Amino acid sequence: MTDLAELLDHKMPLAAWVIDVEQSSVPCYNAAAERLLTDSLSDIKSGQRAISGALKERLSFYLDTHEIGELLPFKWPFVSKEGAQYSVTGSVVSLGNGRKGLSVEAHPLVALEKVATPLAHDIHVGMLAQFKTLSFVIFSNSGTYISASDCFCAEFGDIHNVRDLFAVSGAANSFISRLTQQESLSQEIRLSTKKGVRWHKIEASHNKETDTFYLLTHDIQEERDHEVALYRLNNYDSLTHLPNRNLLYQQLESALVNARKRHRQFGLLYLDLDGFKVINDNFGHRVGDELIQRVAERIKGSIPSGACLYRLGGDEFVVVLENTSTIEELESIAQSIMQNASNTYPVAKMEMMITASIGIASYPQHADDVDNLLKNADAAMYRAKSTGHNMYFVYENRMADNINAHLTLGGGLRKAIEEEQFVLHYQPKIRLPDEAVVGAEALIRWVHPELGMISPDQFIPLAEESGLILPLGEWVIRRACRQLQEWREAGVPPIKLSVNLSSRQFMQADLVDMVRRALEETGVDPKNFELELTESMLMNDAQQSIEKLHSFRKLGLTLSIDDFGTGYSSLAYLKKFPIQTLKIDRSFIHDLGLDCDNDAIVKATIAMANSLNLKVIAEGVESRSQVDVLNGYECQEVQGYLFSKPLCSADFLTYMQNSYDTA
Ligand SMILES: Nc1nc2c(ncn2[C@@H]2O[C@@H]3COP(=O)(O)O[C@H]4[C@@H](O)[C@H](n5cnc6c(=O)[nH]c(N)nc65)O[C@@H]4COP(=O)(O)O[C@H]3[C@H]2O)c(=O)[nH]1
Repeated sequence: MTDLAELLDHKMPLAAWVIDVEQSSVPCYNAAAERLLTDSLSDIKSGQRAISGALKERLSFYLDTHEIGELLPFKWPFVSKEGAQYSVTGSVVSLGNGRKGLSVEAHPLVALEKVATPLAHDIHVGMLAQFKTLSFVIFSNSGTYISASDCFCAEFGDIHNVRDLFAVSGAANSFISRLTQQESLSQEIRLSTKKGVRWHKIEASHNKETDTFYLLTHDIQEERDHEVALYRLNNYDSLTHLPNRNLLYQQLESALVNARKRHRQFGLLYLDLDGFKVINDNFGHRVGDELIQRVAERIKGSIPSGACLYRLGGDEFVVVLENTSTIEELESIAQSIMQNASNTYPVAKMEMMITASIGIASYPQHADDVDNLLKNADAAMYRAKSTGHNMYFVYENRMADNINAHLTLGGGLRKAIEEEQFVLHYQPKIRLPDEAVVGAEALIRWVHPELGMISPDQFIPLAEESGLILPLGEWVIRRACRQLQEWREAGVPPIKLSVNLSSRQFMQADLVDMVRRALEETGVDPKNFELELTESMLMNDAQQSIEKLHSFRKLGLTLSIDDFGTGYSSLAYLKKFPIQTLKIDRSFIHDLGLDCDNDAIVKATIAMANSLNLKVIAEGVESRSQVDVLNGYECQEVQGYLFSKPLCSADFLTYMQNSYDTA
């Protein structure tokens, strides 16, 4: 058997055979073809492979109309007995003595199949050259070109030395030296073709007698491109092009192995953007997507070069820091991310702002496996989010309990809204100096079937994040209006009832209409209804806020700024907003009268608010001495445990009735 025959036999990936149409025989075929031919293309007749009469008739037509060397103008599909798919090509060849035959090749459609069984037929170089789509080259032991198939020349051009084939010269040398030591070699490698550098599968064999090399090449660039595309699809986020959760797990697993082996630490930051859902809901997904891209770039620019940023989906990101050893380093990176991320983003012709909440966990202090590290960093992030956004927290054990509670509450919140598991409690507002009850604040509570009464601090942030605050907020407004109606029907003198709005609710497009409908349906006089907003809500988009506040004012209700002193605290700026009341945050009231800075702040705030014609109410009043100080500063109203905790509807009615009796 010649080396070429052996090469064709063992290494040629294609099934190839020649048909002598006139004789109805298949005089030449390789092992791969033999397996296919057994199925259907031909039968053994008198020890010879033969084609059927019908096939002979069809092929004769093509032989008559095509010249030697011409490829048939079509390919035909072929499925083997095992279900392997092939695309079959044919070209007209000379069988000598002026006779024409067909050279046929079956190209596997899925993957290159290794030929297993050896072939007993001799195949000659001249015959091999007939296979029009077979790319092969023969070269000497020094690498000098000897001969090649047409297909090879068409693909690679003039090659004088086999080394010219290889895209990387080092790869050529190592390939040749390996081939001289081994008899045959199979490798996937990049070759320089006329179309540029492309991935190929090469099969080579070394004839030790003649010291020549045979090389079959098969272009697998398309398969490689598909593999790469598939890899990117599975492992990268298409919006930000950042690696995704799959790669995160892979890196964390390998970081863990390295850290264990070298007794090192590594850390991760779990980031979640604050209020991103609000932006998505209000400005649409296109704006949301653009913002996510800008934020991802910003975060990437804020982390050290060895760190890696992943997008988990939505507005969640993770940074893995393998070369960071201390918690302090992790904290300083979290700080720099927060600082950079919170600068404005020019998105869709707007200046957008967004902040991030970050949780930090480190191996081995906080967990010694990937799942728990991620879970604990997430718990710390949740803590940052529920504490007040734009913060970072380092994981502590007790956070795990909180996150469990968070998940349980989250799952139940939707159901709770459907089943109306909520009640409003009412905390009286007291006028100074006569201490008459002039109003109340409605405060929501969740009466959980298993956990009992849950305070709003525990579920309002969750409702905000999930968007459930919209139906919940509407329920509060409607319930508060109905309550005012019930008190009126019970003969209680009119008081002003206020409800809290959340920032997401404030951005709700039809909020003004919803409030108007609730007031109309219950017949509540708008002047007895008040909305409590926070400064940060108004500052998010000042112009839009001003318009919305004016719409509320047109309805006739009053507007109050809650938690005053904890946000921007710019009275001059607040003048732009049509508000009537300022509520001083209870953190300023707590140590009032104890001769601290807060006294001066509260006094100045009340004086300035009075000069701007704004009513001032102090919340969190717990002692008589605080009332005395506030009275001295001419504060108009107070609210706090000194007078009453928030009460259920029935208790509030009794409280009111008692207050009239004692007046
Ligand atoms: N230490 C102390 N605390 C006092 C005193 N007087 C009143 N408080 C508490 O201070 C909170 C006042 O409400 P807030 O600042 O608007 O803060 C509220 C408000 O931001 C939010 N919230 C409550 N109900 C609603 C609601 O219906 N919608 C929205 N969006 N948020 C609500 O939850 C927060 C917490 O509400 P609560 O737990 O009911 O807590 C209430 C009240 O119980 C006092 O003398 N000392």
